[in-house]
Amino acid sequence: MTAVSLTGVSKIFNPGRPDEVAALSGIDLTIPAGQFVSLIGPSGCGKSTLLRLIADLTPASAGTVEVAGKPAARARLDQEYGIAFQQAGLFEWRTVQRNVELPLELRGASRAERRARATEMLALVGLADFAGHYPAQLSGGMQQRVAIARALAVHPPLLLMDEPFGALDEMTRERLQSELLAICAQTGTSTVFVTHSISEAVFLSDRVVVMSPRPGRITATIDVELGTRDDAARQSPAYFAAITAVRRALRGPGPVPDIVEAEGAAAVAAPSPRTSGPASSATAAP
Ligand SMILES: Nc1ncnc2c1ncn2[C@@H]1O[C@H](COP(=O)(O)OP(=O)(O)OP(=O)(O)O)[C@@H](O)[C@H]1O
Repeated sequence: MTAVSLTGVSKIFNPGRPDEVAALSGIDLTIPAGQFVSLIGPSGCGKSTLLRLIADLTPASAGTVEVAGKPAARARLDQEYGIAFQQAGLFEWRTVQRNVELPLELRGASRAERRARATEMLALVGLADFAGHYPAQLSGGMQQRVAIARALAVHPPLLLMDEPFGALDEMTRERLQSELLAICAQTGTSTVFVTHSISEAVFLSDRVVVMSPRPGRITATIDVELGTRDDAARQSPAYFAAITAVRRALRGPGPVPDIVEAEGAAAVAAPSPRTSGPASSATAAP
């Protein structure tokens, strides 16, 4: 089963106008069900645009976008995915519980079903005791967990996340990364995750997709094999080798993009560019 399939996808904003922007070009990407894939690339390379195309929030200029084997527009109507952005985007006047219930309301679920599902999701993200709180009473990390619970409330097979932990401190971010992996493993959810952080991409992903500066193209895909993704994995040679592989793929032949470098990664002996190490196998696009 394929979670996401993009074929020959391009995106041009404002075509034919003086402010025309070629954001994406020739994107081919297939994500099998259950995979965790990160998109990484320099600022403005089209990562968010790619996510929005998958979510059918903006149309492709060329090519096809399928989610769960359906055209993206059909998949959106069928709520085949949940989405979480950098800002949690919670409704301040709704309790945590009622924020999580929202997508179920939109789906016309009964009150009892909404309540049961929201309770289940809040337990999953460790916020069962905060169901009656309002967003302003929660920390940033807790708000982001509510957003994840809301995104998962309809049990979507796919989760789309755009820098969801970007505004959080490092400790909270690492904790939520581990929680997210546990949730995805428990629910079998496929994930497409946009990030600027090489270390975050490597820790979370089965596959890191590296993009070129605008118009964004896929220049390399790096398979990451870390085994159990726990604290020890963050110290493993495999982790650092994968970080090095991603960083080298990002640098490519051009100037170094503004990407968050992983702490300590620079100290690791680097394998030759875009080669397979014990932790990763990198495939450079033609
Ligand atoms: N609605 C829009 N109208 C016109 N241009 C747009 C629109 N949305 C995005 N763009 C342009 O498309 C390009 C890609 O933007 P996008 O936000 O996808 O990049 P990104 O890789 O997510 O950037 P960042 O890492 O800085 O968040 C940029 O040049 C941006 O200015």
